[in-house]
Amino acid sequence: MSGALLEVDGISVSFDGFKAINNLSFNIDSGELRAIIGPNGAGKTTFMDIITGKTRPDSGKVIWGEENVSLIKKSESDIANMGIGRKFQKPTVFEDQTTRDNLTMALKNKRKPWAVLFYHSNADDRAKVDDIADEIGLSDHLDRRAGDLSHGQKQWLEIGMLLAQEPRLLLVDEPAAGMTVDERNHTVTLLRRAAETRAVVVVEHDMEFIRNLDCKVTVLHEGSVLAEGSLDHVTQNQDVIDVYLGR
Ligand SMILES: Nc1ncnc2c1ncn2[C@@H]1O[C@H](COP(=O)(O)OP(=O)(O)OP(=O)(O)O)[C@@H](O)[C@H]1O
Repeated sequence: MSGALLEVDGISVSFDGFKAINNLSFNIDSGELRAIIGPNGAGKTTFMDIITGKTRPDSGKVIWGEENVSLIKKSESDIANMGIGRKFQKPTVFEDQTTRDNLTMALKNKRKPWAVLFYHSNADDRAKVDDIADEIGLSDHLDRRAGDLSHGQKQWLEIGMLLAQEPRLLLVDEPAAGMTVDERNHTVTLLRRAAETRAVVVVEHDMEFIRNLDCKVTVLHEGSVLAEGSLDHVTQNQDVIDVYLGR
């Protein structure tokens, strides 16, 4: 038995003979906020693809939850249903729907097509949508068309749509990209708040953003963990310095 929410143990995956992930091990606890950094091609995206079932590793284990369920043979939708949500870099909200409708449609248990088709929101769901809107800072934008929101607001809305699914682990890919400084600061607050009740893993290149997240950092390089610890700890590590300077 392990105390971790997610345990990745010795995974490897090759593409045409190139080892994108090389004997990688990684644990995350319930309610932990973690940043993953690493140079281009370090394997960050592939790592998330493996956790979410998009890519199958050639070897190694991915173990989930208190029941220690293996995720290796699970489909992407099974893994999502088991409580792992993923936010891709580009926001994919329903532009013609309002913020409220986007959040309402995303609520847990509304996923089956017929449930959405015959769905009439009840007071309970409306309260949930209000809570999420408050959490992501869009309470004043609930009746706006999602397509009219700023880039940052769309990103928050999509995070809100993932929160509506009540994940136990949220994977977030480069949230700061394309955001203004104010939007980035709000995103930091939002992710830190989200991590109070679930685990959140953030892949990001922006070091100022990572510093503000103020959490444990895992540095990936050539598909393995190069260093782990506070941002100050890893940025003082000589191996990390060499990799970032391209030595
Ligand atoms: N489907 C694939 N086929 C072939 N090679 C791939 C595939 N997916 C990833 N790779 C290679 O695996 C390596 C790791 O890629 P990955 O996208 O995981 O890195 P990353 O750390 O996310 O990089 P970035 O910061 O640039 O997004 C890269 O060299 C990439 O070219």
